[in-house]
Amino acid sequence: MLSFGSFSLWFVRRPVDRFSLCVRRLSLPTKSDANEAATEEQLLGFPGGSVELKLHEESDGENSGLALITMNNPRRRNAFSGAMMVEMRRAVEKLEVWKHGKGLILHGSGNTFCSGSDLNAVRALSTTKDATMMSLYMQNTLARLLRLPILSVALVHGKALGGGAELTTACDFRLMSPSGEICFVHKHMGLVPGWGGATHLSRILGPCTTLRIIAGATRLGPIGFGIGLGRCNS
Ligand SMILES: CCCC(=O)SCCNC(=O)CCNC(=O)[C@H](O)C(C)(C)COP(=O)(O)OP(=O)(O)OC[C@H]1O[C@@H](n2cnc3c(N)ncnc32)[C@H](O)[C@@H]1OP(=O)(O)O
Repeated sequence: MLSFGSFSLWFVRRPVDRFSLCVRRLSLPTKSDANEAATEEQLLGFPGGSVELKLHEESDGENSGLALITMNNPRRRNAFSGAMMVEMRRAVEKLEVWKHGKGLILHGSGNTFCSGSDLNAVRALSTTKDATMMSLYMQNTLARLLRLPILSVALVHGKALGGGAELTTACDFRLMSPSGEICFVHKHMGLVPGWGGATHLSRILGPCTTLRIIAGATRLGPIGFGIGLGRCNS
């Protein structure tokens, strides 16, 4: 595991649009809230693993203001179960209102960042309606992760595949260990990125490089990282 100390310098508070967050939280329940609740109920039918959020409060010393999200499903290489999707949303919601937040590190337990969506859940949610609801739910979560008023880093230790690759694009920075690899493997399954990763990647690398990487399911290891997606730390 890479040390957190060297990251702490990066975390300077970003201007916060807390007003819009408050407006959203004060508004009355809408039809889309009801849809979200139904989606979560359905996703919770696919248990396994966990997403753990640890907050270092201001009095915690040198890591204060730093949050750590651990994707934890090592038996399945940190594949995202439905329950983990809901837990990730809860973690993002907590970070949206965390007053002392400065920075966030997203990482996976064991030797994998994240192997994407749990393929058992993907198979079970394969009707157009179910797949759309799962994709929209995760698009919303990843967009909100990216918009957090704190700086975020994806620590890519091991593979980040499919939805895992998409998750790395929802952070402000990507830092890769020598074993790291990011690959949008979706095309092998006849899919396009469903969690918003193509949009986020295009923002980072531009549309042409993004198309090349996604259409080619290109493996991006530390050596090929010079394209501007992130940095490698040995
Ligand atoms: C919009 C979202 C789109 C998506 O994310 S679709 C998912 C895309 N991801 C993939 O296709 C990754 C599939 N997995 C792999 O390629 C490999 O398992 C991987 C991550 C390179 C690891 O390889 P190894 O270290 O050799 O481990 P392994 O293959 O023996 O796997 C260990 C156990 O983990 C399981 N696993 C890995 N990735 C999974 C996944 N995404 N969903 C569900 N189960 C998954 C795998 O089946 C195996 O289970 P078991 O031990 O045989 O019971």
